[in-house]
Amino acid sequence: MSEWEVRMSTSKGLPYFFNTQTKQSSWEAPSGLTPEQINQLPGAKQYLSKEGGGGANAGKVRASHLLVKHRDSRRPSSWKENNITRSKEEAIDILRQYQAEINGSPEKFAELASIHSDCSSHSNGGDLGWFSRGQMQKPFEDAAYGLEVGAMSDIISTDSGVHLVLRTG
Ligand SMILES: O=C(N[C@H](Cc1nc2ccccc2[nH]1)C(=O)O)c1cc2ccccc2s1
Repeated sequence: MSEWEVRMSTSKGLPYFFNTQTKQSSWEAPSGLTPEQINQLPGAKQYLSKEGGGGANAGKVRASHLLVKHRDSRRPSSWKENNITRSKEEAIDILRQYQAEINGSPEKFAELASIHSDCSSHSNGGDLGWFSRGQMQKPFEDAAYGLEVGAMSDIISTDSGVHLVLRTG
């Protein structure tokens, strides 16, 4: 038990378990450890607790998103398209296709967000960084805070358009 610790995968933005003796790593907590034991592991407070532990990101979450804007969006233009005229229904249909292609893969999510997202965060695979409650539009905040790390939302709608959200921290 003492040889295990929790680390953060920078490529996936997800915590993982590392055995300092065997050098083995695993996304899943080592079997045989109780939740209490897991929470005592080095790195657990910082990386495992639901909202960023007691560190600088306490109470914050990290998320990426794929945004498809439509003609009723607050700002119906983006890096991709100067004047966005698709309807909200068309935007939802488009996002459903991306959702199916992503099929739960964080890597695929980042790839499609970088190509298709109507948000300037596309250049960083859709990553919005860490944020606290009160910073993002409420439907987006509620979706992000309602997800476990590594989980994706269904399609949500804000004044900016329709989104898929991936919680990464
Ligand atoms: O509001 C932004 N971009 C808007 C679109 C948009 N609207 C959003 C609403 C909620 C969460 C993210 C959102 N992105 C735009 O480009 O018209 C942000 C871009 C970025 C980029 C990096 C980090 C945070 C942000 S927030």
